Amino acid sequence: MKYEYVINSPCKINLHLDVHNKRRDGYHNLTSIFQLISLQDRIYAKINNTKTITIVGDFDCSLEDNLIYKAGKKFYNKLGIKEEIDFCIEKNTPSGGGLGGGSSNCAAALRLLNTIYNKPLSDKELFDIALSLGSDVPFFLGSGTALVQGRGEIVTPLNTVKGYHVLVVNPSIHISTAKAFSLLNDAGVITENSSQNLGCIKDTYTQGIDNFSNFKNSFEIALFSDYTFINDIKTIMLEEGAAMAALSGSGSTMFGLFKHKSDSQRAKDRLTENRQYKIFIVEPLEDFPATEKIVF
Ligand SMILES: C[C@](O)(CO)[C@H](O)COP(=O)(O)OP(=O)(O)OC[C@H]1O[C@@H](n2ccc(N)nc2=O)[C@H](O)[C@@H]1O
Ligand SMILES: Nc1ncnc2c1ncn2[C@@H]1O[C@H](COP(=O)(O)OP(=O)(O)OP(=O)(O)O)[C@@H](O)[C@H]1O
Repeated sequence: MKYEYVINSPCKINLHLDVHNKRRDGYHNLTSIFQLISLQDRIYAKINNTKTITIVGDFDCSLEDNLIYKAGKKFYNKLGIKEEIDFCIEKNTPSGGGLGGGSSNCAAALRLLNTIYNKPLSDKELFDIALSLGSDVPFFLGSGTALVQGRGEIVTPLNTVKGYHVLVVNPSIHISTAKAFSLLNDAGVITENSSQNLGCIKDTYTQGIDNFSNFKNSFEIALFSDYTFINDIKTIMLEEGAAMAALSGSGSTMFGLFKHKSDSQRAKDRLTENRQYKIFIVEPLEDFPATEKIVF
């Protein structure tokens, strides 16, 4: 099939992720720094005449549960027109690994549809659809680096720190986000949502993140004893010269930031000994890529 449009759908790492109180709506407040990375899926699309949304791709969920499908449904519903789109996804990112791959696909589909139809929905309307589909989705409608607060709905752009290579290691272990949050509550690692804590993180970031000592991931502390890979992978990354190594989101993917690509390559070589691990060396991205029209 010939597709007419394509958009890249990059995933994210959480440079910092501090989980606070559980809210009345059941979600937790967060203070997090999200960074887009060049590990990305590719979403192809073309308008059809079958009054449906179809998706071709390698997914572990049903069509109706696919966040791309849900995004399409809400978009067409808001426009008040019949659905008419075929999607094909080249999936390069590991699913369910704390990299927000599904959330990114969801936002990419919204961006793509809004471009195809000449921007009928405002930024606010896209944002509302995004938040209704997942806490991480609004971030993927914005810039490459952001301070993310609330349950994910308060997104403040930050400058992207340059000069690091990102080693991403997915150990092929699925940790459900809801389960990770409940383990975190059991472990008692919830911190106060204070302006002092926030100021500290903002200062660390804006003054140059060569000093990562204030950055952490609350899930890492909660999951540490049950999942030994966290310590194993982290140790190897730090031994090979990573400036920082941490869990992304609620896991199970780990990442390391390296000043020198050769160091990240050495860490990769050592970690490759474990055949279960999917390993990538990628770069931080400053912006979400735009939709492209495919020229034949
Ligand atoms: C932990 C992170 O990966 C950090 O990037 C995200 O906040 C998770 O975001 P997400 O995957 O988009 O999560 P959602 O699909 O909105 O929620 C899945 C489940 O995670 C829990 N959840 C999620 C986000 C949040 N701020 N508080 C929560 O308690 C809730 O139990 C929720 O039912
Ligand atoms: N387009 C999609 N791509 C991948 N997974 C999807 C998609 N739509 C729905 N899902 C479902 O969402 C689950 C989680 O996938 P995802 O890659 O977003 O996890 P994650 O990186 O842990 O997300 P987060 O960090 O947002 O919690 C998958 O196992 C899959 O069943």
